[in-house]
Amino acid sequence: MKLPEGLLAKIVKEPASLHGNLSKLCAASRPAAAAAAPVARQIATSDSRPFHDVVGDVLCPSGVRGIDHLRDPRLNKGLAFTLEERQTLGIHGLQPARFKTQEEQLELCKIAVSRYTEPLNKYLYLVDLQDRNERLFYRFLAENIEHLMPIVYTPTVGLACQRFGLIYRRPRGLFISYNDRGYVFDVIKNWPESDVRAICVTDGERILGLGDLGANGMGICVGKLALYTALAGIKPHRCLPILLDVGTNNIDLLEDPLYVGLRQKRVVGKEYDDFLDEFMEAIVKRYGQNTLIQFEDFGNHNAFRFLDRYRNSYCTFNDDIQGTAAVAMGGIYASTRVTGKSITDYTFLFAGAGEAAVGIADLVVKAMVAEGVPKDEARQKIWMIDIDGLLTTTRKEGSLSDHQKNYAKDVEPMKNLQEIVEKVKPNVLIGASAAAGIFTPEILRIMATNNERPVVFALSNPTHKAECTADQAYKNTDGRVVFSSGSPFPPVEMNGKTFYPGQGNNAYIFPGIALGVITTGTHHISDDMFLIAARELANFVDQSDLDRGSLYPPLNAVREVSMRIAEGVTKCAYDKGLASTYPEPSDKRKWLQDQLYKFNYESSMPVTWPWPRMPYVKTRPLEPTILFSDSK
Ligand SMILES: NC(=O)C1=CN([C@@H]2O[C@H](COP(=O)(O)OP(=O)(O)OC[C@H]3O[C@@H](n4cnc5c(N)ncnc54)[C@H](OP(=O)(O)O)[C@@H]3O)[C@@H](O)[C@H]2O)C=CC1
Ligand SMILES: CC(=O)C(=O)O
Ligand SMILES: [Mg+2]
Repeated sequence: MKLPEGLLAKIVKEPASLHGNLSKLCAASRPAAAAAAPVARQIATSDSRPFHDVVGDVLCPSGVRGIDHLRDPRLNKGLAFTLEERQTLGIHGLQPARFKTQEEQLELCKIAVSRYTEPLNKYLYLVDLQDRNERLFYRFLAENIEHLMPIVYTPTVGLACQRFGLIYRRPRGLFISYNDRGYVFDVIKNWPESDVRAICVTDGERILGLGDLGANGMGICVGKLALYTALAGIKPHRCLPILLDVGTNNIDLLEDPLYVGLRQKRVVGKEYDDFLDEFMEAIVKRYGQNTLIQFEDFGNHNAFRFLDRYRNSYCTFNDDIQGTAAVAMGGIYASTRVTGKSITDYTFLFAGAGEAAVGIADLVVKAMVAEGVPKDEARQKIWMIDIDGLLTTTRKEGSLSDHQKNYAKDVEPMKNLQEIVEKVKPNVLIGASAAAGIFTPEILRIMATNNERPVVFALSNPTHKAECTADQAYKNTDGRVVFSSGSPFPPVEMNGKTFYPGQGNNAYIFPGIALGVITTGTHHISDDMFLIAARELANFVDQSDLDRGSLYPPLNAVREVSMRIAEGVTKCAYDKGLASTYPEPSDKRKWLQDQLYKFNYESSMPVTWPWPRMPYVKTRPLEPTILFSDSK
């Protein structure tokens, strides 16, 4: 295991140069790259560690005053501090006399949340809890994911982003504005944690299906990373939400006195690209080469470009393109058990030809190719529309991206979705357009006429942007539809049967991918990992899920799904030489589990240890010291 001459010395001197040299390292020796990566992380963080009393999992007792145990959300246990802890830590008397277990506190949280009728107020309660008592917040979220995910995530998080200027209270995450260009590293240095492993970053240009929300988009990154911890047990201090504020083109926001971001139009072109490059380099410089950077809710034109530009030189993925692809593919695999067809039998029609749609289509093609279908043939089975209608080869030069061209058909242009459905006769209709209600009752009825079990996904978020509701889907197909939606819909009753539609949301995927990637120190995330994630997800769906009308496991099983995805990713990372954490663990599940966040309180008592017995206790009796001798 020998590094190329002088390379390690260069990396040690300039950690950021590992980035440029990684391919050389990989070519020279895979284990050598693996050995160098932790070195880079160590060096990158050592000179930039700020002083903080509680960093990561490490508590510096002499720097923490008694009352900090109540004020610091990472230390606070509320009334769960025991009498011994209260007295030892100097907080006795700062709280009422009552003692409560974490379980009793969880009951109180449930009562408190249920007293609010407005989802946004529930959201604010949870934000406050997160700021007050971190372990209680994450345990509450993790154990009540079915009820609370719609609050911390879609749909309520969308509303929270829209009202961000009104509800903004305390900082969570980093805001890096275009005014900071040239000094991005210095801004990142201000983040008090030195062991960040995963970043979720947005520039707020396409927040869910709500359009350009500028700096208000921070809420999405905060919500996604809350799910990293709740659904995959990734430690919160290892997660960093980042908002890149390059302005907004949303006129309403620019005129809104409550708007918290830069009051200017979006920076574009070379200036914007240079800013992104500086950001990526600064992350590597501060946190090391293998820091996971999840791109979230960027505008379409940038999302694909940045994925292509950074995927082979950074540890990055685009959740809207790749995470969504995996969750949809998981649902498609599972649907074959209901329709009795194979994925290679399906004809697909996508409403929308953006990040989500193209991402899913590309993974469907990969899945078909894995089953022996030639790539071109697979692409022919996939039809797509955007706002101008069917993607056809007759489109004006330059109007379709290279990604979209793969799905353009050599047919006459068509605009009307209903006519397109009649002509294409898809088995699977997938909406990722943010165009609410475009799956009309007529279109759903045509799907039901052409298919015994039509597959319909209305993936657009939040709820009011869905292409159709669950109710419309079941009612217009005699209950035969195999349906999923991006945001949750309530169960639908029909002819004495209750359907519980599943939530086709990338939340089933990204936490598990992230856990596998950061634990293995994967340096580049391959598309294979998303296909693996899709298969793991589909394999977890059992007959009872399908019987109740869902292509996905219940949300309270997502933690197990995340673990299986992480195991699959871990195996793939080692098999393909993408991992940099060595040696490879033999029991991968246990290895992953050992690194998870602990939701339960731990003792706050200062650690004591047996004082070592001093050597003089055991030594032979001292010889009388002869100070003066007159023996001579
Ligand atoms: N369930 C999930 O996990 C996920 C859901 N989504 C949701 O999917 C939606 C789209 O996201 P994304 O793909 O990133 O956005 P993009 O902006 O990249 O793509 C939107 C696409 O929809 C097309 N479109 C817009 N209006 C219509 C219409 N009336 N008829 C047909 N096509 C139309 C657009 O066409 P044009 O470009 O010509 O305007 C574009 O091709 C959002 O609501 C988002 O929340 C996204 C990621 C994950
Ligand atoms: C779920 C998600 O990532 C989106 O709607 O953008
Ligand atoms: Mg998204």
